[in-house]
Amino acid sequence: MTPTTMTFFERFEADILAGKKTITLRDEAEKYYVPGSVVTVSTFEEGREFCRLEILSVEPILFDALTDYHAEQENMTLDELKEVIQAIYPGIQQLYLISYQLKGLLKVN
Ligand SMILES: CC(=O)Nc1ccn([C@@H]2O[C@H](CO)[C@@H](O)[C@H]2O)c(=O)n1
Repeated sequence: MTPTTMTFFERFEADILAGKKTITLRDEAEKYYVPGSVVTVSTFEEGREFCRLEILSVEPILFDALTDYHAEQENMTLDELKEVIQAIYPGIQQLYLISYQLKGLLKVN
């Protein structure tokens, strides 16, 4: 089944909403997103919904193959990006690059 939700750490919310972070790198548990589908996005910490994203592509990529170009799309330096990934997924090699575009904001209460 096509996943319809995605979570992000809330420290990335502002960059996503500003269009400064246009990809995410996930492990194999999240490789099932489908290009063209729209997912509801919430914070990992509190489950607060903050936007919808259209999935544009999902591609396997190795940790060692990450470049400045990927980091730029995360609004980070490559060193920062690698540190973040190692903190979330210690020792990981196989990642999945998910690119997305903002579909619109959800109403707040
Ligand atoms: C909350 C949750 O379930 N998982 C993740 C996993 C990753 N990420 C971000 O994706 C990029 C590359 O990994 C970096 O910007 C990460 O911080 C995230 O926000 N949330």
